Amino acid sequence: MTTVPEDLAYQARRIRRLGVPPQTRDVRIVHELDGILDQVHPATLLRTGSALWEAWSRHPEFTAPDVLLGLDAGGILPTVAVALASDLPYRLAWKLDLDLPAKRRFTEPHARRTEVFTYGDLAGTRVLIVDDEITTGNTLANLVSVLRDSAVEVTGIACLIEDTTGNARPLLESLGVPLCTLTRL
Ligand SMILES: O=P(O)(O)OC[C@H]1O[C@H](OP(=O)(O)OP(=O)(O)O)[C@H](O)[C@@H]1O
Repeated sequence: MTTVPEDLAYQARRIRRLGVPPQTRDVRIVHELDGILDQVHPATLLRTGSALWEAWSRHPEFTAPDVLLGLDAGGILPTVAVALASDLPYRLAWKLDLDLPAKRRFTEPHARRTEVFTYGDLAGTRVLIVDDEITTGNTLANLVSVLRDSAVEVTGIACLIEDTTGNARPLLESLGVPLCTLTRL
């Protein structure tokens, strides 16, 4: 049977093989990229949640969270899967500024990721952030900042895929936030 990280790595390699530059304006291809990750089987997703929770539990800087916080949209399913594995409650953080002109979305793919907000009051709780993929780390660094301003303790970030070309790890280390990922590209 394919192990969970191999399965994820396979999906990631398929995306890479498509070789779509970030500045592409071909909406059809971008939709194809989104579709590949949507095709992950539910059973794989559940095993992935278990693997990610196990990885975080074994992390040298592990702290038990009170609640999981998943980032929309790609982080929602992994968050539910980790919640099932850990028996922890979860909340979701939503990205704002999704209405940039189409041209900017393709030429500046990260431009809309500067603002996030969360539903519910998490003040005084220990939170583990869960997301599907991390590249530059800017999205989650902003989220960490918003949470800290609201007196939330961020215990760490658990993420399925880390694109190491984006240098997210040093950024998050500089903020003192442990990063736990299953697969690196
Ligand atoms: O590390 P960064 O460079 O900040 O990028 C990481 C973010 O990019 C993806 O979200 P995206 O908005 O592309 O897609 P999604 O809405 O489908 O999750 C991913 O889910 C992360 O939240």
